[in-house]
Amino acid sequence: MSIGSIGVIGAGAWGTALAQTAAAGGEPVLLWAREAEVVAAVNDDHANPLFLPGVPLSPAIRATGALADLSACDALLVVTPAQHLRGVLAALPPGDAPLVLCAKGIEAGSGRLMSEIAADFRGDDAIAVLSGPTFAHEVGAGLPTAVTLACADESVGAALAARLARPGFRPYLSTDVIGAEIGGAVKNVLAIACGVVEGRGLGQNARAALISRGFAEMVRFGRARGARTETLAGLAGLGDLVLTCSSTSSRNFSLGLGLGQGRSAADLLADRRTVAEGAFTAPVLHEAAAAAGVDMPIVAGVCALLGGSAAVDDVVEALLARPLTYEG
Ligand SMILES: NC(=O)C1=CN([C@@H]2O[C@H](COP(=O)(O)OP(=O)(O)OC[C@H]3O[C@@H](n4cnc5c(N)ncnc54)[C@H](O)[C@@H]3O)[C@@H](O)[C@H]2O)C=CC1
Ligand SMILES: O=C(CO)COP(=O)(O)O
Repeated sequence: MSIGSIGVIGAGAWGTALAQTAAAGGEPVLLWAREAEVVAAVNDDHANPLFLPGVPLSPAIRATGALADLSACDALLVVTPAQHLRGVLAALPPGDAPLVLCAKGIEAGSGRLMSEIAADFRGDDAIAVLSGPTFAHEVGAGLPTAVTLACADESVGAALAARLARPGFRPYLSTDVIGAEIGGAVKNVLAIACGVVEGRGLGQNARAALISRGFAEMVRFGRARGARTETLAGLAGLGDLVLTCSSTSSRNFSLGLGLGQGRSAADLLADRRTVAEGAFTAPVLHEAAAAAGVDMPIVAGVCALLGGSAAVDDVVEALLARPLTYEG
């Protein structure tokens, strides 16, 4: 199987950076943007100042506002925020091009992972997940980046990896679709927690403890949903956790920073154009964990902070006062 033309659905920071990567060899890429001003800026100025400022885009990227235009593409990278995935897939004309799911989140209400939503529109062998430590502005600038590319069908996964790989963009293959997406969804919530630690001035020991114990929560939840530990310990889990738990370039970390400084979630989330997925994922992850009998105290703490039902110091005190136990 060989994949030529690529369509990208969603022209936020990440969709635009992925379009830029896919077009790096001069191959045409069609980018669907929801905003007419983004379509115009990409086509007229080869730029997306709204979502990925400062990155001159390849002229091989053409933008469209019509999802139907993507019908002829060999593969579609789906890069809308998680809560909009279902709506966008439902609006796509029917087809069998593989879907590469790039959003990091869990659907509110249904508790479904992205691949579980996509299963309503494609067979398992045409669903892939691309995830890992990937700040869009760094990928847009061509800085070295590695990702997990997971697909149950190894030949489809290999064809996608061959098409998307660049000297500075290195996909590692996996067949663990669920593991790749749980890593990305859970790390966003943990990045909020690490931002709180920073904002409240709790120190670097606390942040390292939170990354380790947060990773333990990710593994417990992932295994309950059928993920492999090795996937969660890889780029899509631990790799992305380390990235977003240590940088204000992360929107989720920055949201936590504000919470730690005493601002309310409502204030911090008001009028945002960009997405902090962890804020949507936290409550649904908390519910899903409870339903599966998985203990996720850090995730529960983030939920309480986002919902305004607890203060930072109370959440920290409660986490530290948990009964002493074995690490493993
Ligand atoms: N920005 C990054 O560095 C990375 C982002 N991601 C993930 O990619 C996904 C997209 O994030 P970004 O590109 O950063 O978004 P963004 O925050 O840059 O932009 C928001 C996006 O949401 C879209 N949007 C808003 N309302 C919508 C609706 N009703 N229907 C469809 N789309 C709508 C906008 O058109 C825009 O594309 C998220 O799940 C994020 O976690 C993954 C890796 C890196
Ligand atoms: O997922 C990301 C990097 O891998 C981007 O993180 P934020 O959404 O927190 O900015």
